[in-house]
Amino acid sequence: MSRTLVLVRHGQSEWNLKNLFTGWKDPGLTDKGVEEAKDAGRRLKAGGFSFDIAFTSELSRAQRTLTLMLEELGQTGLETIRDVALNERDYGDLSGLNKDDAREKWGEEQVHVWRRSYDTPPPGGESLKDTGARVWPYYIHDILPKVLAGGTVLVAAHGNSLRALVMALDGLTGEEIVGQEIATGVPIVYRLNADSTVAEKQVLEG
Ligand SMILES: O=C(O)[C@@H](CO)OP(=O)(O)O
Repeated sequence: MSRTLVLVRHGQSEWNLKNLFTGWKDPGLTDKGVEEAKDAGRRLKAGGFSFDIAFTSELSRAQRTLTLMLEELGQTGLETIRDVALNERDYGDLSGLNKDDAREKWGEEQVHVWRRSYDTPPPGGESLKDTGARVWPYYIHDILPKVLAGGTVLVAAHGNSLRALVMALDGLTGEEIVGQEIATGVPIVYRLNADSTVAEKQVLEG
């Protein structure tokens, strides 16, 4: 019984590099992002991982990251399910703006609250709570059953959709999640108990 869930945030995107709020916009990976994705795949391969199914978002940076990981793993034909539920948090009116320009306009603290707080949405966008309200049910109904059936499941998604998932899996509070960052291309491995609680968590850092 593997009951293993592996979460990977996409590699660096063009807009990560340009320091722009991205959300549901769809930039591709940078060369560095491609390398991060391949590296994540190599690390998983070195760890002996072989996946039964993969899940990703409707955004190309996560899909490409998944493809590159699967190439490294020798699993290019793996069954993959794409769903909008795993998309990045919608950044609303901030999408496409430069993060430093936003700090100048609205102040450091306000921008930090929009970026990292649990329940304050950016103007016209989703809070982490809103994001969790679509990520968590999707996890429960679509991803978790594959894990509990004994599978090894790979999820390639985004900084904030994964923060929402990690918050629930790790049992973090709205205050604790503020300090939680998800690094690009670093696999987070959860082994689950039969009752779906977390038995073990391991971060595969380089
Ligand atoms: O711009 C975004 O969509 C996200 C992830 O890159 O940024 P932040 O770090 O502000 O959550």
